[in-house]
Amino acid sequence: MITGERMVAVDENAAALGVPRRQLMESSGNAVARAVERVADPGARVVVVAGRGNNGGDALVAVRFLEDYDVTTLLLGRPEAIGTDIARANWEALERGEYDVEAVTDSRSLSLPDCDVIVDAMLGTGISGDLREPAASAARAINAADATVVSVDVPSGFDADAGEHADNGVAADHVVTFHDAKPGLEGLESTLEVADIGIPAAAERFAGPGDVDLARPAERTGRAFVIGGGPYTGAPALAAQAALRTGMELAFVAAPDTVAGEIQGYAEDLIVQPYEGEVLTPDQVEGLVETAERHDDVVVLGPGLGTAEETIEAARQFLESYTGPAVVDADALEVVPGLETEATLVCTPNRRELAGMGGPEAEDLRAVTDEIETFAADLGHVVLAKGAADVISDGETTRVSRAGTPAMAVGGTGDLLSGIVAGLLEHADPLEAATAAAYVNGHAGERIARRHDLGLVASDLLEAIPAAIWGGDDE
Ligand SMILES: NC(=O)C1=CN([C@@H]2O[C@H](COP(=O)(O)OP(=O)(O)OC[C@H]3O[C@@H](n4cnc5c(N)ncnc54)[C@H](O)[C@@H]3O)[C@@H](O)[C@H]2O)[C@H](O)CC1
Ligand SMILES: [K+]
Repeated sequence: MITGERMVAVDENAAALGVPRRQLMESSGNAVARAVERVADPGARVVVVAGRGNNGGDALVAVRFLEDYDVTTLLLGRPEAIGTDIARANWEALERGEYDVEAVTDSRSLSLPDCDVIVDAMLGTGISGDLREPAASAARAINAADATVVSVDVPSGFDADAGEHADNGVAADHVVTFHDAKPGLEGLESTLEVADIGIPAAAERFAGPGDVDLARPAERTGRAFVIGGGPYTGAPALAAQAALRTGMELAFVAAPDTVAGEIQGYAEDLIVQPYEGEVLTPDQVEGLVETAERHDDVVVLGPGLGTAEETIEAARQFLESYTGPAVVDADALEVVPGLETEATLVCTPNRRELAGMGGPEAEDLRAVTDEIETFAADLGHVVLAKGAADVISDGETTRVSRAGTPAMAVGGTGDLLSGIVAGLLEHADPLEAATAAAYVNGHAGERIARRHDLGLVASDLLEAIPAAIWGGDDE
């Protein structure tokens, strides 16, 4: 089962793996043609009703595989308004090939010729809201026709994210959906075929640009509250700056007053809030929870906290009473197993910390992805296990991020990652945010390693995070 928006991400990942959308469209179109062959004999009259997006594009491909049928293709709109290159290329192939094609520019003039089969390719996963004109009129005509209706990917009007069908949507007899079922499709009256269109399993397994698309912030928003520092001062500063570089509007750092000035000294952009003492202690917890609950959207607990017994106890008490989302990193991780909380936590252990939490031990985390999935399920939170490859799991779905470079095995890159996770948690579900964050961090490292190779330092990556999320040139 996959939602429409995840399908778009998988498409994008497939393209990055070298399987371009046009190739997927060719496979989709071929699957549609085979579905028509199953419901009608050669020579039968087929009318293709194509929209201006890739859903229409799939059917324009199908036409080329239906040479033994009497096919008329109606494009709803002007050819110049076709929304994607790959759909337009397939329209032009039909025009040049002198297929029977017609652009319907006035939906009032739409009259469907008598036919045996109608291919409904007006709208797929690109729909937003109920059917608008001209699709609405076309859907009425399709539903009124005495023909077998084969819908491409989803019946037009079906929302593949919400799993609901528009009241004025097409009533399909058969649906040929691609790659995986979409939620709610089984509940429709129509038969459902899930056609394999050659998307590599890796496009779902490995983090890719499609995952960044899903988690990319579209506005500057969110406040991070980094609770860190004490023995170490660089870690909380890196995590907080990374959160800002990921699009958050403010980043606060709560740290002992003995080091607060030092942390503020690293970056004007941070707002450092000192508390009494030299390390985090239980008597700070109530105030920190109250601040976090009232002012902040996400907490990053752990960078640089150190392992003093009272600090670990304070981290436990914080997580027992804080109810908002948090990224838990470094020395705070050990308190998560067995923790009673409803809060959304993303844990970012390295290999040693993962084993310390009771997770699997392994040189290469890719050898223990099932064990990490089981561990995440038992833990009840998302685990982003950091290694040469990162393994991300919520206990049901497990992803792998291969982005990054050996040069990133330097102190501080994990602190950055915790800040990036915090920034993306605002914009995607925890598994998606953690997967995208791992990919962004690795991608930023790759960009910097092109200049500094094994000499890169974590703070270099800060400037490359925006380019890894929004594109653009950080060179
Ligand atoms: N991996 C795959 O699953 C593949 C899927 N393919 C096909 O691509 C479509 C999705 O294509 P997309 O271009 O994103 O959108 P649509 O074709 O569904 O429609 C967009 C088009 O429709 C207009 N529109 C949006 N909402 C409405 C509305 N309520 N009423 C009327 N018109 C509307 C909008 O303006 C756009 O122009 C997917 O379903 C598959 O069929 C790929 O071809 C291959 C891989
Ligand atoms: K459709």
